[in-house]
Amino acid sequence: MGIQIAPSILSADFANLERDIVAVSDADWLHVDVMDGHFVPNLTLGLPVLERLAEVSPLPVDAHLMIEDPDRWAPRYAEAGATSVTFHLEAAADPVRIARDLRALGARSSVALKPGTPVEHVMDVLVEFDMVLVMTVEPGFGGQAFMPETMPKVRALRDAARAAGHPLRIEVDGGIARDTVQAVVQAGADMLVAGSAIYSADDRAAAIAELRRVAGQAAVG
Ligand SMILES: O=C(CO)[C@H](O)[C@H](O)COP(=O)(O)O
Repeated sequence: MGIQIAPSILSADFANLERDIVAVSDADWLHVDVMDGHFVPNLTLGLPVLERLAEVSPLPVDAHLMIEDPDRWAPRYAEAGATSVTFHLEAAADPVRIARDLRALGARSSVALKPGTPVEHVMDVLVEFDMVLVMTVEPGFGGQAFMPETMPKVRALRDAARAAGHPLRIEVDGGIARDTVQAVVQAGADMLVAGSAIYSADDRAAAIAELRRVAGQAAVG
């Protein structure tokens, strides 16, 4: 499994979302941050917007749900067109049930952990998930500083997935840029979400290519 890049549209121009989605079509996934103003202190978009974004996006959509009650809402995002649905463990009543519901709908199941949430909570049920997102900032806002203290969680997940022979994707999100890619890739991450590092660049395709280049070097180095 190669390293994949997922631009986060949190840093895009919300008045020009289609334009800014097409501008990152060299990437692998489109990362869509859904925030409800309760689970996190910020509010972005919901089901009707995600449905249209999935229709116009040339890339598959990973919906990152920073919302309460994912037991109820996560399957709805799969039905709305998200190829992958990432919900937060901290908000879920029955994470395994959610994962099974998502897979039954043909979506990829993915669970996210805030920086302070121990990875042990998902170790026994790792095979239920196609991906684990290790948040490398507190969820809620783009442009925050990367938290290197989250890297042991990435390493532990990669070791556990290898030991189980499970082709788990490990995603990192928050402060991912040219200067942090090496640390996350060497720890075992293979899905890199980047918002400001891509959208603050004049040439988004070049920014994506540069992240790929640095990630590729870190993977072999
Ligand atoms: O989930 C998120 C915030 O909760 C964003 O995806 C993340 O912060 C990306 O922004 P940046 O790359 O600018 O740090």
